[in-house]
Amino acid sequence: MNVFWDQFNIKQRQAITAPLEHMIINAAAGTGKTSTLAARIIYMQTELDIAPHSILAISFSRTARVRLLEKITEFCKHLHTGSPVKVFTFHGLAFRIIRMAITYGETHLKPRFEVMNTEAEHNYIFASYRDQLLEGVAQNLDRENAHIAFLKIINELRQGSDELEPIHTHEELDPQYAIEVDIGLNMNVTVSCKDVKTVWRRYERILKHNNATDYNGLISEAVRIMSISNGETSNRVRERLQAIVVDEFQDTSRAQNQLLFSLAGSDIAVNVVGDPDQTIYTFNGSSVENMKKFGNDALDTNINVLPQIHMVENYRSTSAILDVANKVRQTTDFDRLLVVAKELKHSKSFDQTDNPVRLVHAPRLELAAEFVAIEIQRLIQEEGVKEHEIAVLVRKNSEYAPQGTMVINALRNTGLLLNTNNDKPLSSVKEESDFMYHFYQEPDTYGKRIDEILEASHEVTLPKYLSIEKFKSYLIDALDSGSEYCYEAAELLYEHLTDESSSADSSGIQVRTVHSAKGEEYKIVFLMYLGDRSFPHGSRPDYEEERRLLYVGVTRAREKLYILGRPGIHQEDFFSDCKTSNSCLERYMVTASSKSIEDDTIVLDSIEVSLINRARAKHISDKVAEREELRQLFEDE
Ligand SMILES: Nc1ncnc2c1ncn2[C@@H]1O[C@H](COP(=O)(O)OP(=O)(O)OP(=O)(O)O)[C@@H](O)[C@H]1O
Repeated sequence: MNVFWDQFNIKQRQAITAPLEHMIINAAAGTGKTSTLAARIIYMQTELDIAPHSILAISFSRTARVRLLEKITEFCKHLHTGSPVKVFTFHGLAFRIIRMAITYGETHLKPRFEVMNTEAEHNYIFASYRDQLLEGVAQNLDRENAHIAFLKIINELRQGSDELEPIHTHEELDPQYAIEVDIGLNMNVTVSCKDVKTVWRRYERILKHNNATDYNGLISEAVRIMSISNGETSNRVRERLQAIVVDEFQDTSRAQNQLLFSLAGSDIAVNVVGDPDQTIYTFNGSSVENMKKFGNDALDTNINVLPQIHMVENYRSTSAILDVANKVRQTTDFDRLLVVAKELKHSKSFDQTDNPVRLVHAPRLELAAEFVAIEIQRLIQEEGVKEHEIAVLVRKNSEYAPQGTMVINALRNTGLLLNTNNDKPLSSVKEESDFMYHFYQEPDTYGKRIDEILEASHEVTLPKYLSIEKFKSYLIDALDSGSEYCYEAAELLYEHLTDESSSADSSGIQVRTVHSAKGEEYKIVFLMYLGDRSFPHGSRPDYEEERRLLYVGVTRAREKLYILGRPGIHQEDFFSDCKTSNSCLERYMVTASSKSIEDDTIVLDSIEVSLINRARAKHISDKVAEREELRQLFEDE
């Protein structure tokens, strides 16, 4: 047993073996937050005698949930003791609380209530109500803009922010102020709180009429339910609970933080771990204030707050990668630099001194994508790297910023094995999941055991697109992930349907956004596309958030990091910011499709300024190479 704890460093051990009190671990990227949290959960069970069902873990996304459970399971196997615990996302937890409150008559929502997750769903339901919602308010605004503005304000007020505590219902809003909100496309509009109050009241009424809530409304309603004094739901939820642990705490909103402490009440210990430098969802309400105010928020409870624990020893990346991370990291109130952990072990073939971070200046996105494809091919063929060890992380993949799509297309041309969401027939998967979600929630099935349904699966009427085999495989998956009853499967599926990060499947080359790669690590990372409007993204970027996103991207790499882009001119120059003494600058200006003489001339011109180009396309026309040799000959003379 002792040997097991010995694998952790002093700070990690301090966190793992702390007494059962409130604790905040403020730890930088790759310092072992997930491992420490998993070990802490096992320690609570084995040394502090806390039953697994008395520990509740909360993680930020479904992927993070899977990672935490994997780590716990790995440690349990190693120790031959301890068990996995329930891990929820905040929204999944709120969903469960509301479900319970329905049983006790402590919410206006009824069984099978709808949660509007997407903007499309939202617009669909509200299109017919818009006039009613906006009647007589903000007459100076176009109706479409007014609609966006009011809903955005209501959302932001419920989430809370660094400056403002959450406001959960229209009744709490003071009508004497005005609020300014950014509604996109460089437009800010100001509306009076009196109007917000009116629209919000109508909005609540419409939702109630439809037996629906929206995504953030889930949290607000759960906070309200947990605050009912001596409420049956809160008593039931807190029953037997002794500890709540939270991963990725830096990305919780003020409202989620409120839910956390209302859940904890006065005598349940809260242990949180987070990295303020990785706060990347402020647009969605995450507030780093939660980390700063942890001690304060815990003051009203009967439990002591332990001194904050800091971790900076990084077990993931090489010093060259950490140099870049430390350079791009902005100074926050939590000042610290990442250091390489002494015990860091890399693969046998890896030589640290020979592996600087490669900054590849590709003037256009297409060139960057081409470089990535060619270099990946080389890594696999010449260095024996496996496809699943490589990730291409893009800032954005949309119609206007098709960074992922370009890389995927370039990679497809090489015939390499890919792992992207785009590779899955998303619509049919969504259709099936939606069916299962509603099936689990049917009044007749909701309280039933999944294994009973499995046995009688031939009796279930299925839609055309879902075969009996597939239906059974959904049920088996639900059983495998720890659900016993249909309502538990519904909760898990709900998290799955609302999770924007991609699946935890780790085969093939990963092409994903930096946001969705949070918490993950890869041997080799290509990060792109740095440059004006691209990364930092948009015409009026939130530079601090973008910089944190860059930091998250950089710190996903273990052994090799390629950063692709071009120097910024009109915006902060993230590309040049990545230069360190341990990074090498290259230019990639050769396109493999440059075949005509005219193009060759352009290519030659670019080679003139090219510094290194190790990954040059094999199929660049021989003519270009010949002419380059000739030109160099002349130069030498
Ligand atoms: N004491 C340790 N000794 C050796 N390896 C460790 C130790 N602690 C953590 N690691 C390894 O370091 C890597 C990073 O750990 P982990 O993913 O838990 O970090 P993290 O702090 O959650 O990272 P991030 O915030 O960047 O997602 C993992 O590969 C993990 O196995």
